[in-house]
Amino acid sequence: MAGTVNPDLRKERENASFHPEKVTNFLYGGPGVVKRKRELESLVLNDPDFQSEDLNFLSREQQYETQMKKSILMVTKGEKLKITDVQDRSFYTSAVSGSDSFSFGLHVAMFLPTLYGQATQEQKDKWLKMAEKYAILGTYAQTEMGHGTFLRGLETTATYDPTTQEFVINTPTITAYKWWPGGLGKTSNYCVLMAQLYIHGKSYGPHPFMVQIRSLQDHKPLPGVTVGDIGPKFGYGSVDNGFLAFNNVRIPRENMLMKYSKVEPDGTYVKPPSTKLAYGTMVQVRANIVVNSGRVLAKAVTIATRYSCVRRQSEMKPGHPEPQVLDYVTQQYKLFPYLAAAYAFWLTGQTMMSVYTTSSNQISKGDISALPELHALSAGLKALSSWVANVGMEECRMACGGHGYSHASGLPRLYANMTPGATYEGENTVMMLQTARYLMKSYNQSLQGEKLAGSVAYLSGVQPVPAAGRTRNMLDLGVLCDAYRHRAARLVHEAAVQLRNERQAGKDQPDAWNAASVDLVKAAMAHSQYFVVKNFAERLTDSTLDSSISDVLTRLCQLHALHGLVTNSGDFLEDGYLTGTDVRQARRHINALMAKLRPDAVALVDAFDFPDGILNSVLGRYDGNVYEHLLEWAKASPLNKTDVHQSYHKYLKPFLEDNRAKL
Ligand SMILES: CCCCCCCCCCCCCCCCCC(=O)SCCNC(=O)CCNC(=O)[C@H](O)C(C)(C)COP(=O)(O)OP(=O)(O)OC[C@H]1O[C@@H](n2cnc3c(N)ncnc32)[C@H](O)[C@@H]1OP(=O)(O)O
Ligand SMILES: Cc1cc2nc3c(=O)[nH]c(=O)nc-3n(C[C@H](O)[C@H](O)[C@H](O)COP(=O)(O)OP(=O)(O)OC[C@H]3O[C@@H](n4cnc5c(N)ncnc54)[C@H](O)[C@@H]3O)c2cc1C
Repeated sequence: MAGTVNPDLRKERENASFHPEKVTNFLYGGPGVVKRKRELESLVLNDPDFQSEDLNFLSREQQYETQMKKSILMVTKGEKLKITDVQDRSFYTSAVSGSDSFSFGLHVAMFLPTLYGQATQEQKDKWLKMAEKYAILGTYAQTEMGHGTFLRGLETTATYDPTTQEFVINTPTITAYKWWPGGLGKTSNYCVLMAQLYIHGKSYGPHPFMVQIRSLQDHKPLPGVTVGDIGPKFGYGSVDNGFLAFNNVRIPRENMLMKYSKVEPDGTYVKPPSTKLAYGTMVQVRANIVVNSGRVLAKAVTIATRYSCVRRQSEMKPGHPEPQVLDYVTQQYKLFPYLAAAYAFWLTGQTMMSVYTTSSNQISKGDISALPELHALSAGLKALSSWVANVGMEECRMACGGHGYSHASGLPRLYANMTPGATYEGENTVMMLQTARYLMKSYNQSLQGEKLAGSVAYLSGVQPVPAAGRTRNMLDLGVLCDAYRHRAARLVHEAAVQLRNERQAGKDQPDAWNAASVDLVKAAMAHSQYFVVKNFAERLTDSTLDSSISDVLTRLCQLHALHGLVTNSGDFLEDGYLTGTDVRQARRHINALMAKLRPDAVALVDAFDFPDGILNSVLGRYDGNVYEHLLEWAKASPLNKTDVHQSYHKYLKPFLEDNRAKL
């Protein structure tokens, strides 16, 4: 990060009220972690072997090949350097992949976790070492052309044949083709396959099976297996999302992952403690998506904030120099709420992961009581965080004006690769409805006098609406948390009342659910937002926080809560909990907070500590030397390899000559 720094950015850093290093330590969990993170990043960023041409200039095939080469280097070098710790691996991996996925992303994110979570000890002994050492490569093949959301509707069949003690795998229809799994098209030779289990003609629902799909000798599809790439997508150009079909492919009985459900040799089915344990890997990835949403939003605001300090445009005062665009309050209003949201979701991601770790330890010891809460929380937070990240990234891109549209900004690629987070691993509306289902259940339990715990504990006690005319300090985080809590509890109550009314009007439960579903999603959203605001406020009570950083983080937390409140002011007003005066006060506080945050904006994004090599953005460079590097970047475009493109000779020249001849 050395070299001449753009004077505007230098001044921003000199004028900050705190040292970003302190916030970096807070965000990553201490100076030791930050030091290790930087060591691992520089191992990658200073290694010439990892340098490659900008993926934006490459065809899909070239992107696939480039990432494959890098991914293999990453694995082999990582082994040599003994990078085994989970956190170390994640720092190292993100330094290699930047805004893209690495070629074995699904192998690491879903195939291995499914083996850890769903395989018996014998099955782990058989496959785990090979998978961990990348001697086999796998993916998670669940979604089909016809069904992604509705898992019980999957059509791929695994029919048990007791005479040979095998499962026979079939793809009975076109819509049963597996469709989408990452790394399936060209890379994987194994997959965890989710298929409907049939024994003696009876269906037992979707179960996971370990299936080899390609030869370990020549990588050709095995007999009965049809596999390929699904073609170009909105993003993830380097990833071979694939299709897969089976025609009477036989696998041994032992290939069903049998930690929870079992099929005995004679075909006896042994039920799991909960059928939803087979969905465990998805819960883990949803928790990861919360972390990732905070991280990608942090990248986008880093780019847009730094660039907004370098970019000067228009005249604010006649005859004065053009201001930095970040001095326009409207620009601050575009970026600062997402800066605050990036911090909010960064911290939510940490809490989500710690809830996940505690609950999954409990579950793996046989206590599945934490499963419903874990599912509901991860589903809601996955949906909320990926939605906010989507909107925020696009806002950041537009806030960069024309240059935001160029791949040089790094923003289109970041967006294209992150936006499916709202779809994969559970489409967001569907996920919110899962959270709503848990909220309705919990609410009904509380009506019956049960004491609720965990994220829904607040539904137990009805919070009274404060007396009319009472003035409140809308900067008080306690007041803000109470307002969010009241709104969430009211919306849960109203959705429950609507459901009841629909039932009383004669609808059956599914129709009543469908009729109330807009309100149900709203309730789940309010519940998840309350969790995020409360979590942020709680993290600030850490007594070890230095006052210079607790001041600035408190401003961010206030801004996050107030911005959500003003954007959803209808809800808070309908609630009766807040008054029009409160909302007006909130709006004024937002302006004042933005003015206070303005001098700290660059330090706050610097604190995310993304090196240039990971940010991959000309606009977001640490040194702010945007313009010279924009020109350099454009010159590297393949269209600039020659002064006159070959299409001139083939098409343009005769066309122009013809036109001129006609004059
Ligand atoms: C080194 C590091 C590298 C790593 C990098 C990390 C970076 C992070 C980013 C990660 C990127 C990774 C790439 C991921 C790529 C995408 C992969 C996929 O999409 S894969 C494909 C992903 N595909 C999807 O996500 C599909 C989405 N669809 C589904 O999950 C389900 O079909 C469903 C939930 C919608 C319905 O299921 P259905 O069976 O019809 O169930 P009902 O509705 O009838 O409810 C019945 C009861 O079950 C309950 N329950 C339900 N689920 C769970 C659960 N998990 N648990 C517990 N409970 C659960 C439910 O609450 C209810 O309870 P109750 O009220 O009765 O008490
Ligand atoms: C980049 C990417 C990578 C992926 N990787 C993998 C992978 O590795 N492995 C894998 O198995 N899959 C993968 N998927 C598939 C992904 O998990 C599914 O696309 C996702 O679960 C959504 O399912 P769907 O496509 O069937 O959407 P649909 O369910 O068809 O959604 C269409 C619309 O219907 C609505 N809808 C559906 N059901 C309901 C309901 N019950 N109530 C209200 N509204 C509803 C949704 O809200 C949505 O608006 C990937 C997808 C993408 C885009």
